[in-house]
Amino acid sequence: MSASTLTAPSTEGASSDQLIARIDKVSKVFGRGDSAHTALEDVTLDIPRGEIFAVIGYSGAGKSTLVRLLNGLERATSGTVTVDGTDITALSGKPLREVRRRIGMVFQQFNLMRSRTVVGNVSYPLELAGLDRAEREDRVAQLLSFVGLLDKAWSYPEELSGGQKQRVGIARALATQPDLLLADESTSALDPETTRDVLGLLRRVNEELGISIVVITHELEVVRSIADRVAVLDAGRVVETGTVRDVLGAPQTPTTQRFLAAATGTSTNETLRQHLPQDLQGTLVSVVVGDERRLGRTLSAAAREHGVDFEILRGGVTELKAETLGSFTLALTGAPEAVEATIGSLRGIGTAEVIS
Ligand SMILES: Nc1ncnc2c1ncn2[C@@H]1O[C@H](COP(=O)(O)OP(=O)(O)OP(=O)(O)O)[C@@H](O)[C@H]1O
Repeated sequence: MSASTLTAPSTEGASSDQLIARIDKVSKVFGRGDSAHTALEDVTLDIPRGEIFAVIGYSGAGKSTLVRLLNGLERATSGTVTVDGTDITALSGKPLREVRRRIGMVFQQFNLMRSRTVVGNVSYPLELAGLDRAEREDRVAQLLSFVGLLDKAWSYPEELSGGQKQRVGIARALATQPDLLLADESTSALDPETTRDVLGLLRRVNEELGISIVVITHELEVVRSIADRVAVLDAGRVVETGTVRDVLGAPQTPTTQRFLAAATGTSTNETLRQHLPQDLQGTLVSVVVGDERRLGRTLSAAAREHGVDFEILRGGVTELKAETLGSFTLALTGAPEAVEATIGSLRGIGTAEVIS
């Protein structure tokens, strides 16, 4: 198995070479007439090669429909879906099967064959691809070593834990050396510790094998810990997209704020407004910083230099893939120019938004 590490490219002005997939103005309508239901509406996403791209949304947002369009199981009502430079919207039969062979799938419920051992499950796609026995054995051994399951080679799925089953699912998805891995709620059936294990493995797949991954999830934890970029899906529309840092650092929509509030145990701006102490004075500011110690230093300096008082009302630190993100709500009191100057200093170390 060849190992290579790719760096995250920018998508600005990206050519199809830099994109593993592109979803362009895609709508998907199920049914007709009165029973017509729009599952996806005017969705456009550029998915960079070599990255982990997350799509997050609540139940019914259209996540599964998006996966089925990306792997060619479903056809868009309008718009185009391009995978690895090929527009798959118009393909069917053999050409579509060939594109699909370059896409690996990891499922929430693992989808393993109960009558086959671990080796038998991982070997199955290689049998379909026509590899001879020696080649299959060699490749299956490499895959099981990669996912850390050599000692379970001859076990049956029912003898494995959920996390081990998902490792088999990942090894099977990698068997045909895909360029793109689609992980559909791949940790939703697992406990938090096993989730971290499986996410760690997906990260290795991306970093060590250079395989682009799209993870579909309703858990912000998944986005935070492994994704480079994220798209937030709400009622069939992309409401926010960008790097995880930008989207989580300054969530623009109530949907993203709800995900973040639930994951960090903090409040959305809306609920914060409702629960403010009646006697609270000052200007409310929502601040997001990469280094929370700089926040303390900046506020102390503002108190000294401008005579501004501050109170930290809510807040917490979230760990992302490669950095931390501190998100706090402050009340600043003092002369208007002093408060303004303090907000200016806060903007020098992160983002600062006046709530009220
Ligand atoms: N084959 C279908 N026929 C009719 N409506 C469908 C079909 N597939 C999905 N839908 C509808 O499209 C919308 C989006 O469904 P989808 O399964 O893509 O959402 P989801 O975000 O994956 O939700 P969940 O996490 O609950 O699976 C839902 O309202 C669903 O009822």
